[in-house]
Amino acid sequence: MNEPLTIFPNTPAAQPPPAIVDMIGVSKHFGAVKALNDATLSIAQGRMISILGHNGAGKSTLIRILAGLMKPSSGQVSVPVRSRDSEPFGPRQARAVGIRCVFQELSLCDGLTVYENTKIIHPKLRGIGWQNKSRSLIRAALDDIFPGHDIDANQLVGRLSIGRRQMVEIARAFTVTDAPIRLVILDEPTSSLDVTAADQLMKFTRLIRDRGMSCLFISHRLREVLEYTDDIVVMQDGRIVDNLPMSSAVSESILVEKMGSVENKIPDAADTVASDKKRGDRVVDIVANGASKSLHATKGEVIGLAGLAGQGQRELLLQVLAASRRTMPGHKVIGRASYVAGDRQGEGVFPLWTVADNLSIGALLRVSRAGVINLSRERALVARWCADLSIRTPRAKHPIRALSGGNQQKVLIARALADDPDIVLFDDPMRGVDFNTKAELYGLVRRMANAGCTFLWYTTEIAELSNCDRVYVLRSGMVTDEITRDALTEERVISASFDRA
Ligand SMILES: Nc1ncnc2c1ncn2[C@@H]1O[C@H](COP(=O)(O)OP(=O)(O)OP(=O)(O)O)[C@@H](O)[C@H]1O
Repeated sequence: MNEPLTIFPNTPAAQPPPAIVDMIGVSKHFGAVKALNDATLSIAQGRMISILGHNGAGKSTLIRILAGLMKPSSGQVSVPVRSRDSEPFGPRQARAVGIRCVFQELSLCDGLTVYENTKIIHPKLRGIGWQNKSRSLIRAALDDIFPGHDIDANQLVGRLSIGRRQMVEIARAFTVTDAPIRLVILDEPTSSLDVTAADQLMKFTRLIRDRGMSCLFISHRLREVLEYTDDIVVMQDGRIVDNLPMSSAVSESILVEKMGSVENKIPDAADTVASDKKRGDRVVDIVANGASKSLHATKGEVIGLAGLAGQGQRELLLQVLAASRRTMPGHKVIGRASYVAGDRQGEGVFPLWTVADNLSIGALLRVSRAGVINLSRERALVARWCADLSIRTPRAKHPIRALSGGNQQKVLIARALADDPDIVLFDDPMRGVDFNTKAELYGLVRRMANAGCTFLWYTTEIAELSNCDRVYVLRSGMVTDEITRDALTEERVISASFDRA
């Protein structure tokens, strides 16, 4: 580990160190929407804090205010570590205090390299040789956090997979030139990371916590929350409803209950078990290629695609999509396929459109006659899917950009399912989707599969594979293992991902 990560002013041992940032009675309104309501929170030094809550609970709003990027409508934010500073709290002061933020919607510039993107957040990095300094900074941070990564600092960010982009963005937040780091805020940092990278990151956060830095993170993965955090802040409908220290008494079910408000519809185990009755012919058949095993899926099967991120899973899904529309050698795909993108900003949402337009575009033929959209049918379709997937939107014609990240993702899933496809191609679609809705979606997938729909489902969350009938593990674009549901273990997936099978 490189030493520059721990640049802290020394505090006398006798006194407890001052809080990094305090928020008192903070509210934020967007028109009639109360995104944050009377929130009070103090972030102490050397703590790992997680923020939990359903989609739209106000988590991103809270962290934007803590990072000085959004002005509260009322209430106060102060930084006791710089109590003599008279400047009002904003992005400049947040940076000077040492607050860094990594958002759900990644902010790297596609047209710049990894090291150029690093330079952007370090204005002091200039003059002769800035390129080399910037390369060294980002390489060191990547090596510290994700040892064994294969990211080249000279690569164009636009050429990196979403998982690698997320790694770069996280590593960049931990690079230091002038300002110290006291608090790193991570909004769903593991949502696009494979199991290895997610594990490396969580272990790294523990390490920096031990060195006095704080980390605040949002996650819908309760397992990592329980394993790695000191304090758990629970939000509901814009309010902080609980702030509890981690203890052995805190369990997954307690947290689910505390997040409350959304009815907990976790499907029965029986619901998630495949019904063999509807099983039929092969609808996807990809013949073996080189050392790769062949891949197939029958009608009504839920097939998982696993492996480290960027091992050809996305490409495979896109090949199946292409083969459902035209003849492709080595590929047989029977039926209409629809695709749910994992990179929702890059290839998912139409940002200037409304929620309704983003959703119904997937099922235009269903809601139109003779080329004319029947508006009442469209309204009914949108209302049905918003209710089924608990999409929180003030109205159907609301701009999609004003929805929370998880709710935007649910619109994309609804778009793909609304057209009643024969084959659904999931490219890690649960990114940002809250715990309750995920459980509802797992049940929906199984019901659709039992009715004959086939799923090819790439996921970076190993626990999610238990919803699948069979799992293919991919490495370097090749299928390295095929695992049936009853033989599925995390060890076997990891082993096949690393060529240790
Ligand atoms: N710029 C905006 N304009 C209008 N409404 C907004 C805006 N940003 C957020 N909201 C609304 O504020 C509420 C809280 O959103 P926020 O993004 O903070 O939720 P979240 O808890 O982070 O959700 P998720 O888990 O889905 O990311 C939501 O109802 C959202 O639609």
